[in-house]
Amino acid sequence: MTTDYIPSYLNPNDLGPWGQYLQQVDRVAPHLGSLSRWVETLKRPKRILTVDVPIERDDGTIAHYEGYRVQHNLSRGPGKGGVRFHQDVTLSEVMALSAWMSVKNAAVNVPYGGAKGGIRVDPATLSKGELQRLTRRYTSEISMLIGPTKDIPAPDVNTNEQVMAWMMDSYAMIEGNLSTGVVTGKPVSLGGSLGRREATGRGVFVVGQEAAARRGVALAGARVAIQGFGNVGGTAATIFADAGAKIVAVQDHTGTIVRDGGLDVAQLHKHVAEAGGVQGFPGADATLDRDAFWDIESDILIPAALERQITAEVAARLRTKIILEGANGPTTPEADDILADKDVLVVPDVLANAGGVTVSYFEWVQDFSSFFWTEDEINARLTRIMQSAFGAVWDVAQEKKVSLRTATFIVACTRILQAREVRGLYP
Ligand SMILES: NC(=O)C1=CN([C@@H]2O[C@H](COP(=O)(O)OP(=O)(O)OC[C@H]3O[C@@H](n4cnc5c(N)ncnc54)[C@H](O)[C@@H]3O)[C@@H](O)[C@H]2O)C=CC1
Ligand SMILES: O=C(O)CCC(=O)C(=O)O
Repeated sequence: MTTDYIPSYLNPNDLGPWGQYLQQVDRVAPHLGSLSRWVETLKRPKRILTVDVPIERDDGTIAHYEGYRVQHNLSRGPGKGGVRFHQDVTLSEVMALSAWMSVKNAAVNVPYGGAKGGIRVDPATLSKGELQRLTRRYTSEISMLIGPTKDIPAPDVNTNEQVMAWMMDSYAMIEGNLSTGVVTGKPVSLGGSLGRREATGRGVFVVGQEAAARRGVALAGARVAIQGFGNVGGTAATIFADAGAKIVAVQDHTGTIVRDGGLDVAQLHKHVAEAGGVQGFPGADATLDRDAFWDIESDILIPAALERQITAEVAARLRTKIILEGANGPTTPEADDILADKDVLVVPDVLANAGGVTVSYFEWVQDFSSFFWTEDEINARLTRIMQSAFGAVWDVAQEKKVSLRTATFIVACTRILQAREVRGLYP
């Protein structure tokens, strides 16, 4: 049984990304058999913390930012999920991102629940010193929730290895010991894992290979369009180009560039490092209006930026065969239906971008054992896990005649709710 429970702290007229997640849960509920009596668990985050994060700016003024950490579900293990710094972060968004982490972690069967954090801030407006003070104050404000066996943050949009190092250090100062396992995505010099930086993009590529093989698309010469050229999109571009694909279009927050014969990805990385974005790349044929990105014909489209980019209107226009969701939540449920009608194969976020958290899991295991693996070992294990998760989801999708998204939710929510059921409720 599901209910229409709306938390009192959200706007009932616009639930935002959380509403998108709830619609996805509604689609899986009929497939959960006797576990469906627990489905309400998935619709209520276990724990939400909103914090005020004050910092002293370089000019001596005091600025306040709103921060969150949401633990959606802890049935299968400690919370796990990244921290986002972005001017559009909202509680609804962090709730949805935490729930997608629960589903993702269960889909690839790593022993974690789902959590996510964020601060509503445009980090481009802060100096490096201000960013460090913001990160440290935020870590202090959420320190009662996090810990190596409680909840383990990691990078997400606009956070990186340096931010993770500051988080780890702040937590170590509070705890009085070196707790490398409190965050993942750390620098390798501080207990980070080889391969974590590239892991999400690499995982997108692995599921891309699987999807392309099933759709009869050859990767050599395939036309690939990518939205977002950061950690996920930038790495995916490199790996797809190395496999012979043509990266025909890239869009980021600065602009949209195209080259029909394929962009030189290595040169584009250099340009982005210097210019801060793809706009102005001399190796492009043309620069397009933002909205024209969706009209570019491709074999594979990789949204790797933010949520709710592929709306119903965009889905109707798209000319592609396969969508690999590097970003979290890029496709609305209405768009999902249109894409299904158009026979576009969508590999959902909770599967396609699970490579990052999978190598975060490897990092956490390595930190606990203080024994570090080679990059080849890490990439081989990552590939095995992603291939096996894709195969299991594919089989469920075929058997139940549902989308890969619903199939992933079936696999994952079954694992979450089985754990919930067997643990029981009463103290
Ligand atoms: N970093 C990770 O390991 C993981 C990230 N993700 C998801 O992947 C997505 C991207 O994350 P990262 O690459 O880590 O972030 P990032 O901060 O490294 O890069 C974000 C990219 O998105 C672009 N972007 C921002 N706003 C845009 C807009 N309005 N239109 C077009 N492009 C825009 C930026 O210019 C940048 O290229 C997010 O949805 C994130 O949640 C998912 C799994 C793991
Ligand atoms: O590496 C992790 O722990 C989580 C990464 C993340 O935030 C995500 O998969 O969306």
